[in-house]
Order: sequence, then C-alpha cells, then structure tokens
Amino acid sequence: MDAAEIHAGRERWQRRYDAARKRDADFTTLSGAPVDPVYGPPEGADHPGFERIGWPGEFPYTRGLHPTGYRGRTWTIRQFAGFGNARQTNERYKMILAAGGGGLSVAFDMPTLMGRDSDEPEALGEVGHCGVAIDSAADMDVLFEGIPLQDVTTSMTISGPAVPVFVMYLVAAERQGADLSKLDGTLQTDIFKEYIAQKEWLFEPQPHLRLIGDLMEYCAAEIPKYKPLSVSGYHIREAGSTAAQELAYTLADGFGYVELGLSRGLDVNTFAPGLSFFFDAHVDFFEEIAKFRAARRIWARHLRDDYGATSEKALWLKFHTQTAGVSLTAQQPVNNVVRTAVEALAAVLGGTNSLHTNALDETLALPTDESAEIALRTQQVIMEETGVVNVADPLGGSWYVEALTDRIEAEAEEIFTRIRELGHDGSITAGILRGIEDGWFTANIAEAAFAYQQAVEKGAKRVVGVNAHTGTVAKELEILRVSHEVEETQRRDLINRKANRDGVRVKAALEQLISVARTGGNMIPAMLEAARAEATLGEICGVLKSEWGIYREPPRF
Ligand SMILES: C[C@H](C(=O)O)C(=O)SCCNC(=O)CCNC(=O)[C@H](O)C(C)(C)COP(=O)(O)OP(=O)(O)OC[C@H]1O[C@@H](n2cnc3c(N)ncnc32)[C@H](O)[C@@H]1OP(=O)(O)O
Repeated sequence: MDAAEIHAGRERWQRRYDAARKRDADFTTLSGAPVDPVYGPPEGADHPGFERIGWPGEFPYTRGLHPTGYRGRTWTIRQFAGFGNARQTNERYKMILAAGGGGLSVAFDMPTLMGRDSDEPEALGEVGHCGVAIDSAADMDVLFEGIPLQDVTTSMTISGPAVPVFVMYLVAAERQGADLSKLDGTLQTDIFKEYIAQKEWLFEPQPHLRLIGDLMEYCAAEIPKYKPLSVSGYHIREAGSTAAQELAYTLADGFGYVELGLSRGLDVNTFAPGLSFFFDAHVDFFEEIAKFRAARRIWARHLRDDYGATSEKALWLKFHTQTAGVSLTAQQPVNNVVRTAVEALAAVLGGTNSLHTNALDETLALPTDESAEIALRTQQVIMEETGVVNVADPLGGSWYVEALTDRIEAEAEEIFTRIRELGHDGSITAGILRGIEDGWFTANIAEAAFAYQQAVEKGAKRVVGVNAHTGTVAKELEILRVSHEVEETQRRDLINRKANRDGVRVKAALEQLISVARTGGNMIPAMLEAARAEATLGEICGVLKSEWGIYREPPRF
C-alpha cells in the first residue's frame, strides 16, 4: 500500500474514532505518559501488504472490529459455570455477577448435554456433576431466579439438545415477563464440532442441521440480537489439534452454517451476525494472538467474496475465548494461575470479545468459590492494571506477529481446499460431512495430539511440574465435591413435577412436535409449546429420537 493510501486510511479511522463513544477512563501509561488509541506505519512511507493489516474497525478487521478497540468497551468477563442443581448454580451466578462478571455462561451436566432426564438409567451417577442438571423449564426458572434475563447476556453451552434447552430458556424469560425480542445471548448449537471432536450428538447430521436451520430462521426473525450458534474450535483444540487445524476446521464449520442459512433462503446479511465463534487460548503466546487476528481476516474475506455479505456486522467475526484446559497440570496446580494469565493476555491482545479464564483446580474438579474468584480476578488484573486495553491491536505491525498471522492464514486456506476436495461438489458442507463420515477430522486431530505427546515424553516440549522442574513444596488442594444427594433430590423433584403437570397438554404438545417433524415446518413454535407445558428434555429428545433415530459413530482403527 502506498503512503497516500495509508494516510487516507489513518484519517478515515481517526474520524470514526472521534465520532465513537469511549469509556470514561484514564488511557495513559502507569507513569502517566499519553498513548495513542492505535499505532500504524510511519507517515510518508509505503508499506507493502498493509491492506492485510489495516486499521481497527475496517475490513479485513485483522486489528479488531471496532475503531476504539477496548477504549469503547472492554471484553465481557464471562465465566462458564454450573454444578449441582439449579439452586446451587443460581447462587454461583449471583456471586459471579456481584464480583464483576459481565455476562452468564451455563455449564450443563452430562445427562442434560446428552438430552436425558435426571431419572433415566443412563444418568445415574452423573446428575449435577460436570454442570447443572436441567430437566424442564421449571429448572430454568430457578437457575435464573432474581436475574432478569432481559438485562444480562446469557450463553448456554449445549449442542446436541440445544434447541429444546433454548426453548426452556425462552419460557423462563417469558415467565419473568421479559420481552423475548430483546433477549441477547448465545447458544452453542455447533453440531459439526460434536462429530469432529466433542461427541455429544443425538441424531445423524441431517436432522440436527434441520433443527439448526429452524433456529437460525427463528432467531433472525424473532430475536435479532440472539446468537443461535457459537461455532467452536475450543473442543477441537482440546482434543489435540494444532492451532491452524483449530482455526481452519472451525471456520470451515462456520462456512457450513452460512451455506445452511443460504440453503434455507435466508439473507446472509440478516443471519450472519447471529454466527459467533469460540476459540481456545493455548499457552504459545504469539501463535495464539496470530490465530485470533487471522480468524477475523479470513472470515471477513470469505463472507464478502464467497457468500456475498455486504453489511459490516455480517463480516465481523466475533469470538469468545476460554483459556486452555489441556494446558493445566494436576502437578503443582497453583502454577495454573500463571498459565491462565498468559493465555488470557493472548486472547486480549488478539481482540477477544468475551473471555473465560480457567480456575487453577479445573484439571481436578469443578472450581471452588475461591478458585473461581481467582480466575475472575485474573481477568480484572489484566483489564484494570496492565494498560493493554489502552491501545487497539498493540502488536499489529510486529514483523513476528504479522508473519505468524500470514502463516496461519495460509495453512488454514490449504485446509479449506482439502475440505472442499473431500466433498466433490465444491461446497464446504459436503466436505465436512464426508470428512466426518470418513473420520478424516478425528484422524488428523489424533495424529497432531500424538505428535505433541511424543514431544512431551521425549522432553522436546517442556511442561513445568510434569517433565521439568518437578520438585515442589506444594500441598494437596481442597477440591469441590458435588454430593450424590443432588441426584436424589433432582430425581424426586422431577417425579413430583411430572405427577403435577397437565399430562394431556404435554401429550398433545409432543404429538404436535412429531407432526411438525414429519411435515417439515419450523419446529421452534411446537417445541416452545412443549416446554411451556413442562415437557422434559428427555421426553422432547425421546420423541425426536424415535422419529429420526440416533447416530452411532462407525468404529475406526
Ligand atoms: C469448554 C466448555 C465445554 O464444552 O464444556 C464450553 O464449551 S464453554 C463455552 C462458553 N461459550 C460462551 O460463553 C460463548 C460466549 N459468546 C458470547 O458471549 C457472544 O457470542 C460474543 C462472543 C459475540 C460476545 O458477546 P458479548 O455480548 O459478550 O460482547 P460483544 O462483543 O458482542 O459486545 C456487546 C455489544 O457491545 C458492542 N461493542 C463491543 N465493543 C465495542 C466498542 N469498542 N465500541 C462500540 N461497541 C462495542 C458490540 O458490537 C455489541 O453490540 P451489538 O450487539 O449491538 O453489536
């Protein structure tokens, strides 16, 4: 890019920055020195390739979505939490909000994640253990009691049974008297990554994709700010992928959902703002920063050039980040605070929109109140003390970071080509589906995980407390234990609830759901009615399983 174009870009950015709202905060260094809101190349000089870097708030958004960076708004502190029953988790949410959390993020227990009720035999021993147990809308009422859903953005991490859980959340909001059209939040819903990495599916891909299409259509029309998809790389990375695989598989999945929206006749400028992303922040500081910067650039270019998006919000890649669970060690666990801080800083320097920091004991159990507070305070130290929020994309223009950003982008592009080739019709969706069926994704991830593990075992990659610096004076940690009483009470409550609801209304609602499943209309209104009648998650998923069957992964060696 020549000097005149760079100058014009700077002036354009300055006008937008001046017009934008800024936080009322001190943007000087700790020593009181003034700093600019963004830095760029020296005036009067050409800078080849600057169009790939650009200015914050401008295409290709390498440097962030907003001209003000974090001076306009800091990222949302969004701590993923849930354990035991809805009452216990409600208390944890109130603690998080009182301590400065900016939004909520629901972790469900394993039976809920698999679409099962707490009283099913498969749920035995799992109720309330890795998250909160939700059986019907009544549990959602308790989960959000005293928390006005219209005023807080709520993320729910669930994909296989995402839609029935979402309608239960709508019912809870309705019962609070909220205006549903004003709700803002995110539902994970990302079924592609379930087949690729996390393995919490219910049906074959096609019925899942139909439900996701229904959800995209419903949200775009009725709840415009709600994000019905959080396309997730986190689980792909945690399963052992490289950074480039995480990026490429996730963005490919995102393109798949764009193709789904288009196939339903939806306008890309209307539904694409509902696509949100979720990445891992691993411990290789610069590689992670490069990954986040590349993600925004790749998404904006493909949305514009391949899928015809024209509105700014449709081109924006917005993402949540969680620090890497897999980087935490059971050995010398207090060191995990340091790892998490470094990873969180990478997410922030990469321009994350929302962030979860892991607690130091999460490799052993769900966090205690104290470790959850340290995790949250870690974000606050970065936000309030370090000055990194003063300047947008402070590492932009670093030769190292720009070279890494270009490299990871090029690697991702090669992977997109390979995925398209798998499908034989040129679409990403066909490639993803074929890759899932053939175990292509899982094999590549397993290979990358194996290579890393070998490097650790040979000592080429060093992990403090594991294969380096193993001597310690550390004492055993007190960890959170969820009592089995939770399971008993949850099951008892569920039995009572079933006995006291209007059984005829439940039966009619479930029959109507099946009828819509057969005739092909949008299934959300019928599912909403079933949730209002207190049909349980297991009942809703059960009738759909009897209609659509279940998915079993083909065995592979
Ligand atoms: C591992 C674990 C498991 O499986 O067990 C999991 O999966 S845990 C998975 C947990 N997942 C999550 O928690 C997902 C969280 N995701 C989200 O919260 C969302 O999808 C998100 C990433 C888009 C973040 O949404 P958010 O509301 O917190 O933040 P946003 O960035 O959208 O900001 C809120 C509003 O402020 C605006 N805004 C932001 N920054 C600025 C700025 N500098 N100047 C002006 N406006 C600004 C945004 O455009 C938006 O408005 P407007 O809306 O008008 O544009």
